[in-house]
Amino acid sequence: MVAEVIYGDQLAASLREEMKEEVTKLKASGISPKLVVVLIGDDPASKSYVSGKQKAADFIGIDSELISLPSTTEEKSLLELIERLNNDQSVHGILVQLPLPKQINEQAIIEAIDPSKDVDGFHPISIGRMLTQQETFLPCTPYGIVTMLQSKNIDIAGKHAVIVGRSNIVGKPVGQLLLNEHATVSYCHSRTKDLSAITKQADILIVAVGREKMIDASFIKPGAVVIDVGVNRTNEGTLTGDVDFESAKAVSSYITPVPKGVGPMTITMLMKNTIQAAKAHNKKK
Ligand SMILES: Nc1nc(=O)c2c([nH]1)NC[C@@H]1CN(c3ccc(C(=O)N[C@@H](CCC(=O)O)C(=O)O)cc3)C=[N+]21
Repeated sequence: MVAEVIYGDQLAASLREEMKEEVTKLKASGISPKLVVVLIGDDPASKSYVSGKQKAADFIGIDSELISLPSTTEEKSLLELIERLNNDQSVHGILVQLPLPKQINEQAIIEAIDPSKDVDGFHPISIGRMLTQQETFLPCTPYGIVTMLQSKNIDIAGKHAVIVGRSNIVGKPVGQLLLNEHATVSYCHSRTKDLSAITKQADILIVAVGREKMIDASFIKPGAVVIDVGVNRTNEGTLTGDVDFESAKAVSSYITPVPKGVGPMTITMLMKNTIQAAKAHNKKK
């Protein structure tokens, strides 16, 4: 079997077209969605993701403001900035680019963001709402992954989804979202014994570890769906995933590439959440 490639960039482009139309209508009714992105320091990878977000926002017609602060910024001043943005009625979404420099407690920052503006879906209230299936902002990467599966009409209910990786921003929540879609979910991580014995049981295999080519055909059941969330920068400066694409493609039924896979969908779902935030904000008034 040779897999069909799920191109996240193509799906992202069509969703962005739809969102552009929606934002045009919202603006005509007096709602102008606005996202503020806070970037601390000058890590080149973070800068590149942030510019991707700005580009998507510009295309859709979402106002996006970038606040860049030096890497020496203290936690207190960042908390003050968040407080100001929480109170600014023109701002619908707030995203603080992670990771943060070591003098700043990441969890304290995430918890300072008003849950009604938490378009990353990282606040404990957002996570709790997701867990209990209440309306909330879904974390962008997991949301993008589920949207990619649905775009290909891939059944999730009753399927065995195996997640490799247990980060708070990808591994854990993507398992939860798939559980909400009635998958049977297993989590694997660095302490897992006999990893390939478990990944080989996966109907849907999600890999979010951050280790280049750690998964090849020998970890995959023939016909499985393989979603690669890895974002690894090679020595040559190119971007590569956690999955050995050519090897895995030869045995799977669907596979996502890196780049042009999950990454562009993450950004797209951030835009979707920002529009959702703007609509909810206006209902409240
Ligand atoms: N608060 C916060 N929210 C995030 O959502 C967040 C974050 N911090 N910190 C970093 C990670 C990483 N991330 C990516 C988004 C898009 C691509 C993406 O679009 N990648 C392109 C290629 C881009 C390139 O070549 O640099 C692709 O895969 O085709 C990748 C990675 C969001 N993150």
